[in-house]
Amino acid sequence: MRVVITGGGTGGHLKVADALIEEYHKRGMKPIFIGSVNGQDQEWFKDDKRLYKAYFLETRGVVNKKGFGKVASLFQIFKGINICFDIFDEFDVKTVISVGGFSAAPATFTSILYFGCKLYIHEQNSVMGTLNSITSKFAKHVFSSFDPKSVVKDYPVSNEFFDNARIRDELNTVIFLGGSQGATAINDFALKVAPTLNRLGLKIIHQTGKNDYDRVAKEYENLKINVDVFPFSKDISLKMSEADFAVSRAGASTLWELCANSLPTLFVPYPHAAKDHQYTNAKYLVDRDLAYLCREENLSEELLIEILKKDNFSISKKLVNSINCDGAESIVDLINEGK
Ligand SMILES: CC(=O)N[C@H]1[C@@H](OP(=O)(O)OP(=O)(O)OC[C@H]2O[C@@H](n3ccc(=O)[nH]c3=O)[C@H](O)[C@@H]2O)O[C@H](CO)[C@@H](O)[C@@H]1O
Repeated sequence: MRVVITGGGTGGHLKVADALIEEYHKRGMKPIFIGSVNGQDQEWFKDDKRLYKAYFLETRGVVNKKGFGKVASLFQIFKGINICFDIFDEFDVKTVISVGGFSAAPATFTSILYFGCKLYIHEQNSVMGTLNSITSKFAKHVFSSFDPKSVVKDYPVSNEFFDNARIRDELNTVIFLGGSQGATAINDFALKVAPTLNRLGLKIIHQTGKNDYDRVAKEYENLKINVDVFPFSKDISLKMSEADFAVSRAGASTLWELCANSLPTLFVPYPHAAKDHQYTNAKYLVDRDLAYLCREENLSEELLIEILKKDNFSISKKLVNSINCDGAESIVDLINEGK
């Protein structure tokens, strides 16, 4: 009997899948991963030894497509469901955990149609994604850190973010984070404020995303500012822990990792996220005095400097209690007990 973990597309979904795979690995269990050939799924899990098997199906997003594109994407989901039925038969799959995103569609629908199979969903964001809104009625549990009714509220954040956490009592380093794909608006803002931060003696760490790396690195060279600039890092928890303040997109995994790390943050939500969920993700923390929030069109150097002068020590201390480190463990406990 095998557990299937499905979903992906971008780092936010995949990081949750990774935390759950790691939890099963600790228990000596090897789940099956079902993702997509599109998006970042293969980069994350293609040769992962913690998995019994990994399948990458021809799935793509449906929601942002029109006309023929939509029909073609739906057709691929139907083909994927057929493949999943065979996988479920072969490995006696009774449990599916969906972390959402377009990659999750075939295995999630199969879990609903397949006799005796239980579906669990982890919804990362404060507003439910389209696939999860359709399938959540069939789920035994929907785990969400933003929903007070969720049976597990702690986001499944990797232990390294807790291990490298520290209370920030002085300001030496600012980190700019754009989420798994990077964010041009944050890159441009970092370049704009870099001369001032440099003059104030502050060190800069900057994750640009793959596509914008060359441009940003060259701009820093032109500015003659020595910055730790990189496209993507597997050791992002170490980079976070070096910093005393973050300016970041408000993707859910990054947001809870920053909380786990006790790092005070100014969130700049991605304005085109579905149903503006990055704004509401960050607002959840702002309403609890745990973070700052600014729309990208209102960002200014004055605002950042004003925020850097605030009592961020208190925020860092309060963040310690914003999340516990056993999110993945609690989810897997509950699933293993069949609850
Ligand atoms: C544009 C968009 O719609 N983005 C969505 C996507 O964001 P995105 O994929 O950017 O997701 P998140 O910011 O939630 O997570 C990014 C993950 O990549 C990791 N990382 C990032 C940079 C790096 O150098 N190294 C590294 O390991 C982070 O630690 C984090 O775990 O999924 C999230 C979770 O559903 C959503 O909340 C976001 O709104």
